[in-house]
Amino acid sequence: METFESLFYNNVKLFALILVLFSAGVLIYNWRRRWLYYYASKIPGPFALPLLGSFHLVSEGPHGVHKFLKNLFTDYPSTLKVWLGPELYVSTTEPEYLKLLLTRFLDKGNFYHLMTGYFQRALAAAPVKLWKKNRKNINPTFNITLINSFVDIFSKHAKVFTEKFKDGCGKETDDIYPSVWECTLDAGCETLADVSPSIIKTQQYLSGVFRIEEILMKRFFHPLLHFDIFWNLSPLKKELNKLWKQNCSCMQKMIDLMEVPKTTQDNDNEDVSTKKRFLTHLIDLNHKQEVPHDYVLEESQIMFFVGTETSAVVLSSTLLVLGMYPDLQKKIDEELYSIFGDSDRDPSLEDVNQMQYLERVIKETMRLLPPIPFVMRSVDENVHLGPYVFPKDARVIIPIAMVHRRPEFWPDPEKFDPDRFLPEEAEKRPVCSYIPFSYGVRNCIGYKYGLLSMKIILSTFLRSYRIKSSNYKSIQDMDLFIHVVAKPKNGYKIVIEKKQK
Ligand code: HEM
Repeated sequence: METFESLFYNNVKLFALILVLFSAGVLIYNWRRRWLYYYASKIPGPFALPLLGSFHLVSEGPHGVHKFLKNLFTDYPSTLKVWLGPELYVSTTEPEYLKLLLTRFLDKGNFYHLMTGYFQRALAAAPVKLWKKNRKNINPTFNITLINSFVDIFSKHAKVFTEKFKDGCGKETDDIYPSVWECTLDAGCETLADVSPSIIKTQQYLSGVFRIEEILMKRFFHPLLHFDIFWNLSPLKKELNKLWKQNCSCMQKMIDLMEVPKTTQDNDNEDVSTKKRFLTHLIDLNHKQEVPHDYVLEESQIMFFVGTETSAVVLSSTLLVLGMYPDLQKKIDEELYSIFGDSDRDPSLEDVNQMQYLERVIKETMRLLPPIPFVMRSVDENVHLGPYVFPKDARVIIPIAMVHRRPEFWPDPEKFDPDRFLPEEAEKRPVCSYIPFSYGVRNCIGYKYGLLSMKIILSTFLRSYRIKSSNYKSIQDMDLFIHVVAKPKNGYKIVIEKKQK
């Protein structure tokens, strides 16, 4: 029988052994990361607590992150670091450094590993090797000839959207965002998939996507939920799985409805890839066994999210901005009148190309309110950027919204001035001082599609209505939250009046 004394000494020995092993583990871990600490120490950044880093600064989660970034870049306007737990995040607003980072590094890193199980193969998140293959497959479905052929479809949905407001003149609208998103989603059904929008029960789809994004952001801002062991136990995961399945079945319905000729029926001499729409093309590749079915499902889900939501945010923001600054709308009216006169004909591609002032207003809106305020990259080697080194394994934040406010490139940055985008002004600025669609080969695949659709939807709406006011007095009044895309906390509400012919 063991005496109390020997039991005590054995336990002390065990405890000492665990302590030694744990300390050795910590030492080895830190020794391996010594260069990370070394290079990080040369980059300015806020105070970081041991283990937690500066997590306390993002304790408000998605609702505080915009303010957090703004404060951070006010204190460190050029290049900075921030520790979140044991992870080192580095960032810069220097266009020259951004150009190098966005050209050389295409991997988005394990920022997106939190989405694993949902969309790790889609373009927006795929690791580089897979991304290259997928982007090559999808690029032809975003060629400019195909996109330009969508003018009539965008115009049809723009008219449906415009009609919805005819009885609401003179009083404040409800949040217009769901109606705008419905419009871009309906247009997306016909342009990306060539199916009737009635396939998707729009409101149900939209609230599902909204909740999916909310849950993903909750996970991102909750350090414990980064660990699979806690995430797997969380009720949020259960809810996310259910919503994801619902969303999948929407897309599956779309795929089922699409009549795609089998490969054997294709004319081999015809370059079908330049003519087929996004989903038609993917289904065709699946029939040829070049891509698996579940990849088609995943890629189309994400394309519908990112493609329709970003445009909806920019459109809604532009409507708000027009309510804040009435002079802008006077100039847009003059431009539209010079193109259409009193006619209410649908726009042609030539008409859209003439909407230069409207395009500048949209660009200035995306400068001050970019729907995607930051993107991520990971660096797999040390990157020398002037006096700093972004060390291997650091996570790089590309702070789109903050680059757009650098006073060196944007004098009086908070002032809304569309003429910053006159060609002679734009050419004075360095590459990567304006990156709403990011930059380099991994930029936004849909930027031409987005610009065309937004010009058609806005011009159609503004030919019928004048925006008298919005629920904000200025852009500085707007407090944003980030659910993948950045939106104002108080929504988008405007007062419109019917235009007299
Ligand atoms: C209209 C406003 C839009 C804005 C401001 C915007 C912005 C962006 C940004 C910043 C990225 C991230 C790029 C990176 O990580 O470097 C991105 C990626 C992407 N966007 Fe857009 N986007 C818009 C519209 C669209 C549309 C209309 C579509 C499709 C119909 C689309 C499809 C995508 C896809 C698939 C990606 C992932 C690209 C890849 O990694 O290869 N976007 N977008």
